[in-house]
Amino acid sequence: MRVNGPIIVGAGPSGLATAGCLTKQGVPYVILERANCIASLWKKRTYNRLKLHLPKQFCQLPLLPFPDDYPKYPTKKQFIEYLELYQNHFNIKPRFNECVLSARFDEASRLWQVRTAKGGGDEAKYISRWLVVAAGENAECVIPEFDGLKDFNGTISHVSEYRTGELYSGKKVLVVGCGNSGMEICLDLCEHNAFPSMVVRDSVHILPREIFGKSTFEIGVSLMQCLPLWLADMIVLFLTWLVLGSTERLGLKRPSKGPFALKKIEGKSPVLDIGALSKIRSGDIKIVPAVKRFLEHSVEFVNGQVVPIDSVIFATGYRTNVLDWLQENDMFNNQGYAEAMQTDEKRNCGLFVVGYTRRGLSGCSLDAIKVAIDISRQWIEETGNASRTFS
Ligand SMILES: Cc1cc2nc3c(=O)[nH]c(=O)nc-3n(C[C@H](O)[C@H](O)[C@H](O)COP(=O)(O)OP(=O)(O)OC[C@H]3O[C@@H](n4cnc5c(N)ncnc54)[C@H](O)[C@@H]3O)c2cc1C
Ligand SMILES: NC(=O)C1=CN([C@@H]2O[C@H](COP(=O)(O)OP(=O)(O)OC[C@H]3O[C@@H](n4cnc5c(N)ncnc54)[C@H](OP(=O)(O)O)[C@@H]3O)[C@@H](O)[C@H]2O)C=CC1
Ligand SMILES: O=C(O)C(=O)Cc1c[nH]c2ccccc12
Repeated sequence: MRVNGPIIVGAGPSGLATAGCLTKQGVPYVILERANCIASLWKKRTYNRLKLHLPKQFCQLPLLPFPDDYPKYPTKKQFIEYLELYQNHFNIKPRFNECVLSARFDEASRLWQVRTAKGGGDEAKYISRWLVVAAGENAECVIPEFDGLKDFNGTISHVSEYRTGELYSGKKVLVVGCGNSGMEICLDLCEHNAFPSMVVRDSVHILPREIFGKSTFEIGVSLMQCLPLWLADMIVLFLTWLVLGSTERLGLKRPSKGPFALKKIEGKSPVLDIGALSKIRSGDIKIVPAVKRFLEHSVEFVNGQVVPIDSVIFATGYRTNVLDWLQENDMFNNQGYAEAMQTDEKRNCGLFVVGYTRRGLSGCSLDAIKVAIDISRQWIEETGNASRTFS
C-alpha cells in the first residue's frame, strides 16, 4: 500500500499527538499499531491505582487540553478517557493488530518500505516518503537474568502484569527494582496485607510529589529556567530534606548526581513519593540489597542473607524496540533512545522520531508538534497540496 503522507508506528500518546497535529495541518497519514487498541501501555500494561505523577498541564497532548473537571493528577482511567477523546476529536483511525517487523529506507526509490505482521501469519507492506517512529520507550519489558531463577518455585511476573495486590494477600513478595513502579506496587502490596521486600541494589532519588503544596517537578523546572542545573538540584534536595528528612539511614542512598541532572543525563526518573516512604519507615516495606541468586523457595542477597519468598515481581523497567525493526538507526544510540533533543529529521531520508528522549509525556507532545510541522512543510513541497495553518 502506498501511503500519502507519513507512516506512524505506534498509537500511544506520541503517535496520537503526531496524528492530531498532522490532521490540524491537513496532512494524511497511516498509523500502524501492534495492539488492538490505542494507548495499549496505559490500557493493558499498568496497575489499577496508577495516576499521572506530574501535574496535568505537563501531561496533555497538543491542541486539546484535559477536560476542566479533571483533578491535578488524573487517574489512569481519566487519562485513557482523555486519549480516547483525543482520538475521536481528530478522527484518528489506526490500523490495529499490525506489528511492524521491519522498516527500511530504499536509497534507489528514496522511499520507506515497512513490513507488518497482521496475525494469522498474514503480512502487509506499506510504502511512504516519511516514517514517524512512535513505538515508545517502554515497548518491551525488561527482566534481567538471575542465577537460579528457573529453579524458583513461586510465581514470577513483571510489574506490567500487576493490577492490584489482592492476589498477594498474606504472601511474602520480593519486588526487584525501586523506580516509581517498584515503590508504588510495594505500597499497594502493603495495603492488600502482603509482605513486600524491595531490592535497592545501588542508589535512588526519592522526592516528595509536592513540596509545600507545589509539585516538586514544577519547582525543579522553574528553578532550571533561571539557575544552573546543579544549583536547581541542590535547592530541590534541600527542600526535599526539609520535607522528608534523611532517607539514607533507611537504605535509600542518594546517587552522586542530583535528581534533575540524572534525569537529563541518564534518563533515570526520580521516584515521586506518594506514600511508600512512610511504609519503608514503619518497616512494612523492607529494603534489601542486590539479589545474588534465587533458590527454590527463597532468595539469597549479596550480603549472604537468605529470605523465604512466595512471589517475585520484577519492576526492572522497560526498553525500546526500534533496534529490532528499524534498519536505518543513525538517530538512535545503542540503547534505542534518541540522543537528547536530536529529534530532527535524519536529513533527506524522511525519518522522524517522537517520544524517545526520556522527557515523559511533555517530551512526546513537544516532539510531535515539531515533527508535524516539518513533515507538513515537506508534504506540501512534494505533493503541491496546500496546508491548513498551524495555530
Ligand atoms: C507505568 C507508567 C507510568 C507513566 N506515567 C507517566 C506520567 O505520569 N507522566 C509522564 O510524563 N510520563 C509517564 N510515563 C512515561 C510514558 O513513557 C508515557 O506516559 C507515554 O505512554 C509514552 O507514550 P508513547 O506513545 O511514546 O509510548 P507508548 O505509550 O508505549 O505507545 C507506543 C505504542 O506503540 C506500539 N508499538 C510498539 N512497537 C510496535 C511495533 N513494532 N509495531 C506497531 N506498534 C508498536 C505499542 O503497542 C504502543 O501502543 C509513564 C510510563 C509508565 C510505564
Ligand atoms: N505516573 C506514575 O506514577 C508512574 C510513572 N512511571 C514511569 O514509568 C517509567 C518506568 O518506570 P519503572 O517501571 O519504575 O522503571 P525504571 O526503569 O524507572 O526503574 C527500574 C528499576 O529497576 C532497577 N533494576 C534494574 N535492573 C536491576 C537488577 N538487575 N537488580 C536490581 N534492580 C534492578 C533499577 O535500579 P538501578 O537504578 O540501580 O538501575 C530501577 O530501580 C519511568 O519513567 C517512571 O517514572 C512508573 C510508574 C508510575
Ligand atoms: O515519568 C517519567 O519518568 C517522566 O519521564 C516524567 C518526567 C520528565 N522529567 C522528569 C523529572 C523528574 C520526574 C519526572 C520527570
